[in-house]
Amino acid sequence: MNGVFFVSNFSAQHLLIHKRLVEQMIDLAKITPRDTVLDIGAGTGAITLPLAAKAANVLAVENDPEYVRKLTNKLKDQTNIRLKQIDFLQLQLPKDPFCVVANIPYSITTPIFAKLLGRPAAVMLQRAVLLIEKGAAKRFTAAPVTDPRILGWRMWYDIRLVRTVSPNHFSPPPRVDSAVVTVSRKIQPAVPPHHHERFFAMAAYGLRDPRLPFDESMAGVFTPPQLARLAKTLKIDRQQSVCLLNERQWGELFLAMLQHVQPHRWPRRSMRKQPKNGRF
Ligand SMILES: C[S@@+](CC[C@H](N)C(=O)[O-])C[C@H]1O[C@@H](n2cnc3c(N)ncnc32)[C@H](O)[C@@H]1O
Repeated sequence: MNGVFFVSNFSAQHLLIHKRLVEQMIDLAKITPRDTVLDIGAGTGAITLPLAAKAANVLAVENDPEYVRKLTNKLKDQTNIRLKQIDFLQLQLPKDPFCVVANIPYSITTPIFAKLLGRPAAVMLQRAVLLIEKGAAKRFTAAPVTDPRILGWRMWYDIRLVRTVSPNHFSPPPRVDSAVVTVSRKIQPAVPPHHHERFFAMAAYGLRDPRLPFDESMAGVFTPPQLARLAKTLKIDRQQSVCLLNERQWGELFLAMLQHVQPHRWPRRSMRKQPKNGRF
């Protein structure tokens, strides 16, 4: 390993030591003096302090008391940074629109995304630039989308993998490659945000086996003539795997369900795994 000491660090305290990367992340987030910005896992302030120079307000969240103590000392002359010692997953998010720029704790990547992107009608996230594990970045941006939760995020947010970041940008270096991802709220989503729960229920049902042909996957919701008409409207082959639908096609399918299918046939969100044959 060329003498580099790689650390698997349980609380994910891999601090950023590359100033240029911090600047690049803040530039990508297009932070303006009107923005409220969250730094999730502020550590010793590698992102917090440069962010405060661009934003109206920064809310820095950190759960390690030792880092909070160190950062509090650094923030003495800062008037636009609020530092909160709390587990981010317990934080009440701002009610007004906000952005995020952060090098997040990788161990809670999916819960962080779910908190930020999973309730688009209630959570006013506008843009985020996040440093995350490269494997997660690839999963969240992959096509086709086979995971209903990721599809749910991508109906309301564009998620892009911008660049890979090698372990030597951190101290101590993590074992894995990282990536910068940008997240931006869609201006004209295919489905209004207040339908998120209902959309997710349909996506979870439709993607219970992502390789199923479109026809078979949706047979519990639409009648055969409706499926034939939908395949024409969506310009798809009825035999193609349902996971090949793009976000726009999923949106059209959902709106068609609201308009033409009796509510008792709409899939319900279930905590139990859907049965293999998809009937419910
Ligand atoms: C990858 S480090 C980033 C630190 C700093 N932002 C930087 O870039 O140098 C992640 C930080 O998140 C903190 N952290 C871990 N779990 C957390 C949680 N549940 N809530 C808030 N902070 C957390 C860790 O203590 C650590 O400081």
